[in-house]
Amino acid sequence: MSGENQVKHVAVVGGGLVGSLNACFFAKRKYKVDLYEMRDDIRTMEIVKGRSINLALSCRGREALKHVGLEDEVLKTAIPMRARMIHDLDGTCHPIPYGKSDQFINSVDRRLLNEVLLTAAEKNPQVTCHFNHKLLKCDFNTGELTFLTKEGKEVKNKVDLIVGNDGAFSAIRRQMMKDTLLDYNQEYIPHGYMELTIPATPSNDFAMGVNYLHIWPRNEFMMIALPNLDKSYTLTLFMPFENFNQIKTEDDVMDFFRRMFPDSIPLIGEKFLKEIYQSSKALPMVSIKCSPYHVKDKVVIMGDAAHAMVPFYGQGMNCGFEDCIVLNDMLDKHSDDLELALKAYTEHRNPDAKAIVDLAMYNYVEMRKSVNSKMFLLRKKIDNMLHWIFPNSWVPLYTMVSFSRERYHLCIAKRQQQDKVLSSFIQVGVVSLMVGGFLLVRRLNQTTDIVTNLQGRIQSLLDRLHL
Ligand SMILES: Cc1cc2nc3c(=O)[nH]c(=O)nc-3n(C[C@H](O)[C@H](O)[C@H](O)COP(=O)(O)OP(=O)(O)OC[C@H]3O[C@@H](n4cnc5c(N)ncnc54)[C@H](O)[C@@H]3O)c2cc1C
Ligand SMILES: Cc1cnn(-c2ccc(OCc3ccccc3)c(C(=O)O)c2)c1-c1ccc(Cl)c(F)c1
Repeated sequence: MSGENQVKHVAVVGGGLVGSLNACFFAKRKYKVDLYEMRDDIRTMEIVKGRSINLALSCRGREALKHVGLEDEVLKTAIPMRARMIHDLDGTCHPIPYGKSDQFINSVDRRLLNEVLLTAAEKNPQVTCHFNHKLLKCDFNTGELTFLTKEGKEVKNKVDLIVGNDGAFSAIRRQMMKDTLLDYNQEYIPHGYMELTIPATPSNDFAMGVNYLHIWPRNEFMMIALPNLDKSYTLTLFMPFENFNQIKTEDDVMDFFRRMFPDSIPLIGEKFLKEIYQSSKALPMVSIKCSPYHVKDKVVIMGDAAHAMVPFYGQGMNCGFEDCIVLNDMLDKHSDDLELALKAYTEHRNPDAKAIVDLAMYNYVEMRKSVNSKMFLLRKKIDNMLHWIFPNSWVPLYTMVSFSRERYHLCIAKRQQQDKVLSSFIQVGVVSLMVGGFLLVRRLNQTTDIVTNLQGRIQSLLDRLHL
């Protein structure tokens, strides 16, 4: 514990993506940092199970990495995805650019990213990493934490600030639910996800176009592929658990993929597809919103611990990384007065985090309800065309979310404003067409009257001339 002007002591609980980055942020503020992770040091582990192999890193996450001088290092091992590649049922592929040449998302290896962040945190003399330390409980008044080690020992520590970066099933958030007035909402969706792999070709090349986010939109079923450095792709299949459960045999797997994703079969390889599908398990996806994120001047939760979201916008990590920027800004603004900074953090971040959690769920519903490849293409082409015609007044929602640091809740507000303008524009257009049509018909009628009148006059002239 420290006095007013002494070095503040923070415990970051959770050495995943957000916790390891947060440790770098606090180290940059010259805090004493204890980073606690319940798993073993992933840098020493053979494989790290149960995590998406790669992720899409976009603007918000890059800005956070830049703040601690890690953006270039991470981008060195990232693969830019400059467009979506939409796969039709007949195997035809359609690229749709994300925008201008500097607007692309990045496929990054989750484990590599976590390792870079842990190594960067550990390099700071004021940071100590404690692996195999599982948080059991913490005291929100005294700042005391109790951990269980691999050897079954209980270890305690007392700090000025407890930061909960312990993920969607956070122990710290669970305790906040017990000990404080935490509003909490959680929703599991009926879909699960399973990761498969498209290996590199025998000539050790990518089996598909490399700088793309490959998407197979099939309404209820969706599949995506992000490229890896070893020239493989990580495929993520999103499907209702009830469908996963109906696919029991190798023949079931092949029938399903022949019906839904025929072009992917030669890429994955029939033998590999059968093996990996049978050995993999579909995992759940949960959406979590809560408020507030803090307790007095003692505790704050960030990342998935505060706002887990379904992965249909590719923003969970980007949002958690941006959390680190926002808290850092609030500590700057309030000169490290923890009580003021934490309160300001919740007030600023809560509406934005809830907005992106809702947006991700909206995408899930939207894509599942009405988006096959034709519809996906159409919507994106309309988006890009309107943006080309009205570059400053029509910005696609995906562009605002992925290629700007516009506050998430303002992205929605701006989109709603755009929709209003567009729908009134369409209404005006429709009305103009109707009025135009009416005037045209009236003009035609008038012309018809004139012609009829003329015909009458000519006929009477002819009569007089007895012709
Ligand atoms: C299929 C899928 C695809 C995704 N794709 C993307 C994407 O493309 N782009 C994107 O931005 N996001 C994506 N995400 C979301 C992203 O994975 C998460 O938002 C991100 O990992 C959250 O990081 P975190 O550090 O908050 O939590 P986590 O990554 O879950 O880390 C929490 C850490 O805390 C540790 N821990 C837990 N409990 C304790 C305890 N009691 N004591 C000590 N340590 C503890 C855990 O071991 C873990 O290391 C995806 C998620 C999924 C599931
Ligand atoms: C990992 C990652 C990074 N970004 N995105 C993403 C998300 C949504 C998108 O469009 C929404 C939309 C398209 C068509 C109609 C409505 C909404 C786009 C896009 O515009 O390319 C890209 C994903 C992703 C994650 C899961 C699935 Cl299932 C998926 F398809 C993509």
